[in-house]
Amino acid sequence: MSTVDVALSPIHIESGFVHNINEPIVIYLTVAGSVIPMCILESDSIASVKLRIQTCKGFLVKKQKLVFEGKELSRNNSLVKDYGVLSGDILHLILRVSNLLMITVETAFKKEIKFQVDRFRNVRYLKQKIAEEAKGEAFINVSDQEILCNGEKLDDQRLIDDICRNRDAIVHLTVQKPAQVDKETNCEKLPNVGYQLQPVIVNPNLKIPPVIWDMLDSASGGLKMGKKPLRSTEGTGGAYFMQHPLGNEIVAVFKPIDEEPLAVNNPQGLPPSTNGEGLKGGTKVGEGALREVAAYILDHPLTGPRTSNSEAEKGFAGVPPTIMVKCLNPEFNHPLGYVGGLENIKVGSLQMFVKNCGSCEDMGPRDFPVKEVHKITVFDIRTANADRHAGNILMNRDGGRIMLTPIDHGYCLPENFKDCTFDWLYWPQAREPYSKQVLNYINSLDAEQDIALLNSHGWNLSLECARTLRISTMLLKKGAAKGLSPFSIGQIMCRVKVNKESMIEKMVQKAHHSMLPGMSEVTFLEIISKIMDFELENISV
Ligand SMILES: Nc1ncnc2c1ncn2[C@@H]1O[C@H](COP(=O)(O)OP(=O)(O)OP(=O)(O)O)[C@@H](O)[C@H]1O
Repeated sequence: MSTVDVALSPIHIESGFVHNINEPIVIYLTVAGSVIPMCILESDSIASVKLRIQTCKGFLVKKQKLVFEGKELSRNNSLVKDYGVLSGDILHLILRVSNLLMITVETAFKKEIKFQVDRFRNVRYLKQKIAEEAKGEAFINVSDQEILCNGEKLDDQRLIDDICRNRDAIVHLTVQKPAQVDKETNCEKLPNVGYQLQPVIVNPNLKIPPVIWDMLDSASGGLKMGKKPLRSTEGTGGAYFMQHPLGNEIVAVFKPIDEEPLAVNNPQGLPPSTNGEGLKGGTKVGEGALREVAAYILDHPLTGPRTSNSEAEKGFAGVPPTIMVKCLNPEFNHPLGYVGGLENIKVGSLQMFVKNCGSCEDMGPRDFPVKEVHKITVFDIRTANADRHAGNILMNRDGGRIMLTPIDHGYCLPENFKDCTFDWLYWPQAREPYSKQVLNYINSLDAEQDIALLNSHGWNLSLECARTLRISTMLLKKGAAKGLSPFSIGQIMCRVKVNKESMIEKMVQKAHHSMLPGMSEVTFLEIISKIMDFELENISV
């Protein structure tokens, strides 16, 4: 660094020391069990640190998640110093590894074909790919193919992931014409693994909707048939894909509470939380599954909260059906060993698997229909979602139309608004006004009814979480009634910089300062309502 650089760089004077935030500092990155020292500047943004990691280590920026002292460094435009990272500190790097595997197929004629296959496709799908790729070869028909891996003949239903013990390895397969086999003696023996999957029922008066029973039946049937839960390579917590009894599709995603980020049995190696707080401010470790289930319960259909007549109806935002379950299986993370007893039973959320062609992270937002984006904005504002990044919105195509499905709601309804983040804020659709239909839906929302509904399902919201739901619903309703776009309302809830409070946080603080000892929650909400009206006056439509 030249003298001129030093003269121009910002300085902090603390107790006589001149602290230059443009001096390099060394931090340590832990990733997959190894520690990598790295030179950065305190004045670097999180985005530029991620870019450095990409340049030095080859991990794509959008696949990186950085965690420091139990908190995710999620705001890319904030600076390293804003998060309080100092020289010698340890940052945990979590990689969101793709589910795609490179497969190398070696044919009987020594021809090699390489292609990428989703690890959750089965061998039959692989045969179809080979038939497409190897036109003109003798094994063009799927039925003519026999695939061997390390000398073992692979059953059509077998998952690619199951074959690839070493998760990111290139797999060599041999394709040959099938020998005549005696079907009687060639039956596959089912592996003898323990299985058990049951819903957690807290209120026997509430009926489990048929759509959830179907999911439970399929996932439980899969376990009985020896189809192993497959741990997702993505995500900061343990998430397991539960297979259909035929092993040809995924039916649900199970997230055990003891494997959540910062929980004791987290399989990603994140150190356990020291104060019980989760990865996002205002959440607790071990409550992610409750929040996942709450998200489904609160996602009312357009006609209003589900009743016994409308229990199968899809929610307005389309949160996949989710329920709390108990499950026993050796494939889950059991660091203390697996004996198949009560101590190995895991409790967590089971969510219906939604077929998709990727997430919103995989393409620019331009072509997303306004209606699809708006339904998610309503849900996120209402629940003050602290984890709405584009990777948590699955994408699908119905004909030419793009459909969006929101997932991963383990950080909704936090106790405060500190970590609210909405990736959609910067999408063009968020600047469009809500339609009449959406406005009617927003108008029908009732936070008190929602709190009572969660209570009936066994989640007695803490005063702070209930307050979040009340204030968020209030803001959504007032903002929408005033004709504000999702962008204008969302902006009130999100911090622009990590250390700069959002408008909603300032409103809450102001209301706290106006409170006198002994005043009730109702009075607090009346005060907030008045402050909100005043602040919204100054926001133009
Ligand atoms: N209901 C679902 N249907 C289809 N895929 C799902 C569903 N829920 C989760 N997934 C997929 O499972 C994987 C792990 O999910 P999880 O939500 O834990 O990951 P994540 O979004 O990467 O998490 P995090 O934001 O904590 O890093 C992701 O690839 C996600 O797309």
